[in-house]
Order: sequence, then structure tokens, then C-alpha cells
Amino acid sequence: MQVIAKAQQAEGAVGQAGASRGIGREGPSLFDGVDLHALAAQVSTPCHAYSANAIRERIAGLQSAFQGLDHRICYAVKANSNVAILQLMAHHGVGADIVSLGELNRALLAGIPAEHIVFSGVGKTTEEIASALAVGVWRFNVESLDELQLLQEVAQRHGVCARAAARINPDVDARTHEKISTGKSENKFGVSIDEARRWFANAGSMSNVLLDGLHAHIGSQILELEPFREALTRVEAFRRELVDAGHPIASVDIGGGLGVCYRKGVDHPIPAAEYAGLVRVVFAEFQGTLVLEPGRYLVAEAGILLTRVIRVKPGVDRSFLVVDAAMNDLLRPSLYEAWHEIVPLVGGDREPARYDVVGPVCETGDTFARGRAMARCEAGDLLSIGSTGAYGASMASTYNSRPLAAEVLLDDGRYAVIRRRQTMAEMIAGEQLPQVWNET
Ligand SMILES: Cc1ncc(COP(=O)(O)O)c(C=O)c1O
Ligand SMILES: N[C@@H](CCCC[NH3+])C(=O)O
Repeated sequence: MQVIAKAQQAEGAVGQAGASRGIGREGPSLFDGVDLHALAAQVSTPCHAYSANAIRERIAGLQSAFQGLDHRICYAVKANSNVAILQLMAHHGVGADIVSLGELNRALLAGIPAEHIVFSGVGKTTEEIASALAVGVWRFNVESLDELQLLQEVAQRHGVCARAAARINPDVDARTHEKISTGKSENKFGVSIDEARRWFANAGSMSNVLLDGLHAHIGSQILELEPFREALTRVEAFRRELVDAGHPIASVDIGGGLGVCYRKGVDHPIPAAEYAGLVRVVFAEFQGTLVLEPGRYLVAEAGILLTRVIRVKPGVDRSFLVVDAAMNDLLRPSLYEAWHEIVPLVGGDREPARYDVVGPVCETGDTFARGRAMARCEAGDLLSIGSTGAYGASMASTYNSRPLAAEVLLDDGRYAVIRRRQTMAEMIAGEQLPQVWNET
């Protein structure tokens, strides 16, 4: 109950978490000018914290790498759909790549104009297409013939013309984790160039769809330039073929996928300028608009997950650091065996130790790190789990009936609670014991 009370106090708060105050034995640990000990005490843990300045830097870096090219950055909302982050995107002229009505509503609420929104995804429903058409999204990245036909039907019914891009599956290995690889022919995404060729050949028969774009997204957390080169070269060759065949292409959407550094000295991300350099070369002859859909690149390294040690539990041959965050707050280590830096925010006088860092969820997979070297910890210590800004909170669940963690935006020594920790009542809202039995 104490945790809930603290979270409720912080609801809607814009705080000043004592950037320069000495915080007991731990000393100050600053993130975007905010003292994390004070923040954790005020907002409670687990808590996702995002640095507005780190996000701004990433946006500016990408914009400057692509300067001079006709392009639009459409942030992949799935990476982090927090409306405060979407609002930052909107302020900097960044559009959105959405995959659901929920993401559409969040993007619009945050002030991203519909004409800066692209709609991707293999499972768009009639309802989703109709709603996206009603608000006037910029284009649909179409992933199957069935979807293309549905788009035509729904657009005709609404008396509008939908702009569409064919999502190409270039059959390229992105050399990333297999669960986040999307550009091989065995993956569910997009269609082959052969199939797309047929779509364009028949495009004239669709009165309410303007098929004048191409799209490709080969996967996520890509750390090598070569897969991008292969995929984009195939897309560009196809674009030229289409133009020669009388099908003008107004936009090419090159997807997202740029990787980030989770583990210093091990992950070597592609610098934005190098990526942009490749795009400039491959699309040197293209006169239309290039669309970028970065997700992770813009937000991953701008986020941390704050968690407290509940207890240190000695095992037979290892020590378990049981923390109050769990796989429901950050699924990546459990799902992809992903590495995240874990830093105890303790004084420098602690001796070294080695722990399996685990959450309270009843699964062995609820493990953030195995045999990780770090400073010796004790109950109550605060830890920061690094690079959790992308696919952290957006993949959270209430598994084990654990309420969703708080989310805060930090900006130059101030913080705003943008989602307070879910209350128990909110977590079970909408559920009821069976009182009325319906028959079908
Ligand atoms: C269609 C599409 N675009 C963009 C992204 C964003 O990818 P990333 O976060 O790797 O930039 C994804 C997710 O991989 C996606 O499926
Ligand atoms: N959820 C994945 C990324 C998926 C990208 C979505 N297409 C991750 O955490 O790395």
C-alpha cells in the first residue's frame, strides 16, 4: 500500500528532484540533470525514466544526417508510445509510423498531424483502415493483395482516394536476432518483388487507391550497413523498373532498424551519417520523398529503468539480486536474451560482487542478467537498467498481476510524471465476477 500511496502523491506532478542535493550515503546520480535517488523516492520503483534531451539529440542528429534530401522521419510509435515522447516528436517535426488504432490515437493526441502518419502492419482490419482514412493518414504501407483490395473497397465506400506503398520483402538477412528479422522471404512481412510488380501492373483498375510508393523494413537492431545496402539497392532497382514501365513513384519508405549500443565495446552502431551516406548513394536518382521509420534509434538510449533491490538471496552456487522490476516491465532480456547495462547507484566504496539479477515473477526466465559483475548490493539499493527507452514500457504487461510501472520524462533537472504507477483498482478495472450469463 505504501508504494501505491507514494505513486498517487506523484500523480500529474512536475517535480524538481533536487539536482544538487546530497542524497545520503549514495550521493547524487544525475540523469538529464535529475537526481535519480530523489526521483525514485518521490515516484517509487520500478520506474521508466526518459531523457528529453537525449531524444532531442537523436532527432537532431538524424535530421542533420539527412539534411538536403527530400525526406520525412516517421517515428515507429511501437518503440515507445508514451504520449509525452510523441509530443516531443511532434515538436520537432517528426511524423509517426503506426500499426494500430491505439497508436493512431496516441499520435494524434500528441499533436502529430495525420498527413505525417504512415500506417504499416500485416493485419490491418476494415475498422482500422476506415478510421485511418477518416482522419486522413498520409499513406498505407500495404503488405498483401487482400489488404490492397480491402483498402480499395473501404476507400470507395468512403468516397476517398487512399495513397499506398507496396511493402517489399527483399529477402535479405538483416543479421539481427531472428525474432526481430523481417526481411527474409520466410517472414510474414511484405510481398516479393514479383508480386508487387503484378500489383503495379493492375493498379489502374483501382479507382480509390493511388499506388505510388514503395516500402521496405528488414528488421530491427541492425548493426551492419551491408544488409541495408542489399535491401535498398533491390528496392531502388525495382523503383527504376516501375518508372520505366510508366508507374511514377512519389515516395520510398526505407523503414527503421538502425541499431543502438546496449553493451559498450560490443555493440558498434552504424553512425547516422554513414547510413545517410548510403541512402544518398543508392537513391541518387530518386526525385521523390524518402520516408524513414526509426524507432529504437531515437529513444532506446534515452531511457533507463529504475529498480530497487528487494533482497539479496544466496543460492547454492550463485547470489540472486531480487529486484522490484520484472519481465513484465522489461521483457527484452527474457524474450531475446538481450543485454542491458545494470548499474547499482551506490557509493564507490563497495567491494565487487557477481549476481544473477532477477525479478519477482514466477518464471526462471524473469532474469535481467546472469553472473553479472557489479558493486556489492544490499536490500533497498537503487539500480539503473540502461537503454530501456525502446521496447521497454511499450512491451509491458501486468503478468503476475503486477501494476504497470510509472513513466517520467526528465528535462534539464525537472521531471514530469507522464504515467503514474498503475493502481490496483486500475489494473483490475473492467473485470467482474460472473453475474450475468449470456447465451449465443
Ligand atoms: C514497419 C516497421 N517500421 C519501423 C520499425 C522500427 O524499427 P526500429 O525500432 O528497429 O527502428 C519496425 C519495427 O521493427 C517496423 O516493423
Ligand atoms: N521488440 C523488439 C523490436 C521489435 C521491432 C518491431 N518491428 C525489441 O525489443 O528489440
